Amino acid sequence: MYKVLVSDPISDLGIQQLVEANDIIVDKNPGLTEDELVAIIGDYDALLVRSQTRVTAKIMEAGKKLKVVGRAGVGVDNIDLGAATERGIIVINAPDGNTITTCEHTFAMMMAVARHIPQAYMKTVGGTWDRKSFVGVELRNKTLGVLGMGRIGSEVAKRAKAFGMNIMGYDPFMTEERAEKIGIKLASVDDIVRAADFMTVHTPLTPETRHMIGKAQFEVMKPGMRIVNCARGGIIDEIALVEAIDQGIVAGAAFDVFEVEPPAEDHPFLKHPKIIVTPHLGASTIEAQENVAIDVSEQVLHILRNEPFMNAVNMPPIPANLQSKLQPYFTLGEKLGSFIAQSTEGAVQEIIVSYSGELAEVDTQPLTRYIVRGVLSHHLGQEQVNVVNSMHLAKLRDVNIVIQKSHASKDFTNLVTVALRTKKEEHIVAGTLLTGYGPRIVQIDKYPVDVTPEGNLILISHNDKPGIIGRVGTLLGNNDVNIATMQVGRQLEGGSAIMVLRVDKGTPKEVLLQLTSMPELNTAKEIILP
Ligand SMILES: NC(=O)C1=CN([C@@H]2O[C@H](COP(=O)(O)OP(=O)(O)OC[C@H]3O[C@@H](n4cnc5c(N)ncnc54)[C@H](O)[C@@H]3O)[C@@H](O)[C@H]2O)C=CC1
Ligand SMILES: O=C(O)CCC(=O)C(=O)O
Repeated sequence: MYKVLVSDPISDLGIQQLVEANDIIVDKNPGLTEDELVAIIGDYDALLVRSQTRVTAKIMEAGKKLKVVGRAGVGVDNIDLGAATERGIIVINAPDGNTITTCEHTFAMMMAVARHIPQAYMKTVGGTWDRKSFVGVELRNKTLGVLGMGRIGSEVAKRAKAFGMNIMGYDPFMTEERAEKIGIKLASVDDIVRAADFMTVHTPLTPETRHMIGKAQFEVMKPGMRIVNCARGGIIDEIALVEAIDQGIVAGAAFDVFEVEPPAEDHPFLKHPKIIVTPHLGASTIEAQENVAIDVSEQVLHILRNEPFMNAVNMPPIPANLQSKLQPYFTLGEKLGSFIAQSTEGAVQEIIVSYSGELAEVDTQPLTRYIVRGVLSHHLGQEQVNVVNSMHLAKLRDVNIVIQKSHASKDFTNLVTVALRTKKEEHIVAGTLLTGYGPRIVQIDKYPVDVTPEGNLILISHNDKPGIIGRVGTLLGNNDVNIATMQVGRQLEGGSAIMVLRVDKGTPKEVLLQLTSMPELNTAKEIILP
């Protein structure tokens, strides 16, 4: 049974699939403090949050069983990603489910600031019929600057065109071709600031975007601009904005987000007649909350069940076409890593992975993570290492990872070779997927073999002498170790050779010692593959 803690208000319908899963127990416990979370998180395999819960390093440290933190929404700035990665906790978000809702909120804010709707409402319900103070402006024929042309920014631009606005957009990933295709003008921040009548920001908050609109931009801004922020507090410098409004540069602003949420009671936005605010409601519609909760619950289920998943924030995404190519190799890669770690003695210094055949033509980074996981988990424990933290843990331990690619693969469509160099020795294992047969180890050091990488194996290196196979069989039989399959590899008759035996259960240490005391036998190692 896996336990999932939901620590923010998340749509019931959205998490229904978790509640109904017979291998999952869901506890809903919103509004906990950090200390309260620390006290209980140790029981849980997954944590589901929106933006209120701050998932700190302390919480993750206490979450000994925690495998995944799911964010029902886009921004993950409430989650300590570094701490999650260090501990191998996968962080996923639901990037698509609230795009339209947030775009529509942006529009609501833009129209509200253009027509003073909140201010007019307050006066009207207060008993004053004032039609003079609230003369607004049209959107038609105005220029809208969109900073951040991702999911939400692009939808905003699309709708703004329908309102007859001219759009200037800035995004470091935006090309002239794409701008032309969606009918906007690609511009710099500076151009937008100088030319736009309305400006809306849709970037994440990063060191680069923090205060990207500040004093310097207000100084050159087109007078009368109206500004909307439904992305993240801090992209626009709040203090500089208030000054710019008071100086008559900015005509009005509409903010859904704040540098600190909730804002302090004396925050200058809250009493300013030209600033309208909402309490981070961008994603708050029934539809969006269902969408994001459904998306994130689905991925949490996949992760807990060890199935392929999407939308991990702390590891690079695997494109769908690549996922289908690489997925079959993940298990093989991890087994090769585990095999080589168990067969090589000494402190790991270097892992050299060679991809040949078709694999040499694709981005194999995701597969490398599995191989490194296989190597490290032998030393650090299966629970400690996963594909999120395997590369990070290797780096922390100064393990050098070398990737080699060769398009030619002599005997196989694809071949994955893993060499492990330690202070003491170096060994190699290579594997492939055989159509209709599954994963196979096809080479150990210089010896060609054909071994199914599973179960309890004994890897023996010996001198190729008549009778040795029989003597090994007899010794194991006398010790009640039953041999299921056996593979022998050698290069030259009478030279050095290896034997790989699959046995039905674990081999006691003293039996391995007895094997190595046989004169023709050099080493005998037990290798256990899941
Ligand atoms: N108010 C609310 O409730 C909600 C807020 N958001 C926030 O809205 C923002 C946008 O979300 P999405 O469109 O889904 O994200 P996205 O990832 O699709 O788009 C963000 C875009 O910003 C661009 N960008 C990054 N640095 C930039 C820079 N220095 N200058 C210009 N562009 C830059 C990126 O290239 C990307 O295209 C995020 O901050 C997200 O957290 C999202 C949903 C709800
Ligand atoms: O959960 C929420 O309502 C906040 C949404 C948000 O800011 C986001 O998805 O980035």
